[in-house]
Amino acid sequence: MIIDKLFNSVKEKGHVCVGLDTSLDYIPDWFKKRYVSLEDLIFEFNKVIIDTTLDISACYKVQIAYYEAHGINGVKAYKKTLEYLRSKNSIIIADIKRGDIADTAKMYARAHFEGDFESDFITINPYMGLDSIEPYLPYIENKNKGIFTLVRTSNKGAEDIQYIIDKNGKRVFSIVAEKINGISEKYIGKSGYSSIGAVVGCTHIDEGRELRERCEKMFFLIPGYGAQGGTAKDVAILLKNGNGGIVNSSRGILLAYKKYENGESDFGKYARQEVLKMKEDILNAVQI
Ligand SMILES: O=C(O)c1cc(=O)[nH]c(=O)n1[C@@H]1O[C@H](COP(=O)(O)O)[C@@H](O)[C@H]1O
Repeated sequence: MIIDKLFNSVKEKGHVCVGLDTSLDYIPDWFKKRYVSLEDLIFEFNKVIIDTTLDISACYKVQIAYYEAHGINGVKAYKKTLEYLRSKNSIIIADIKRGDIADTAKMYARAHFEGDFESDFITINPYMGLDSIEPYLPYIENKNKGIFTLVRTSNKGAEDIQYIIDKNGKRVFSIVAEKINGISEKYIGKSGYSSIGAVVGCTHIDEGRELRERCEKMFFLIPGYGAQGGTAKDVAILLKNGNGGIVNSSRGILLAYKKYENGESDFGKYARQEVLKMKEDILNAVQI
């Protein structure tokens, strides 16, 4: 199962998931001048980041909005980025946060688990209901694919809906976790984890503790590290025996070069430094 590949990748390379949220604003001017087409510019920037971080990153999360925003040329850069990652045998999480139902969801599954935009995992928003998950299950069962479903997100607004308490005193995110956990149990790999994982931000420690205990076999995609304020100590709570989760950082890695004088001249080197720092930071926190 694909989750076993991710588990082994974490074991071998550490917990870092590089977020390719490639905004044009993040690309240094000298690099922009080298490319005429937007497709080449975005892809070549990503290629530098991938080449300099590949051996120390568990996987890559490509946030589709940053590509869709540029229309057809952005989407071509998205496709090229996925193809390049695949050629390097790297694990791809397509951050598409889809959440529709029935035949529409089947089309999303086909769009992102096959063909031009094929990826290994996709992010799903389950708040429309469990029938929004079902169309992805055949791919998980038969095609070595996986999903990460939003459970407890990292943003401030998570509290607006995910924290609403039902008549039994349970919070919405907790109910969602329970339901997804139930489905996930049918798709457990050799690693002991399910190919249905959960997105759990590292910005709220107490809820993290509860979720880690209750969703024992769910692998966590953990956003919120770095730019959003989450620390390695917060992340460690969401891991289990040193594995069980990947930690995403997007701006923290792509913009690492800004912390250094003339850093833009070698943005790949600083991205690598940041990944190494993050990887060690998390490994140290896990060992405490
Ligand atoms: O699903 C996600 O990846 C996600 C969930 C969440 O709760 N919070 C969150 O920030 N994300 C994504 O994680 C990335 C965070 O980026 P940085 O804050 O720049 O590291 C973005 O691509 C967000 O869309």
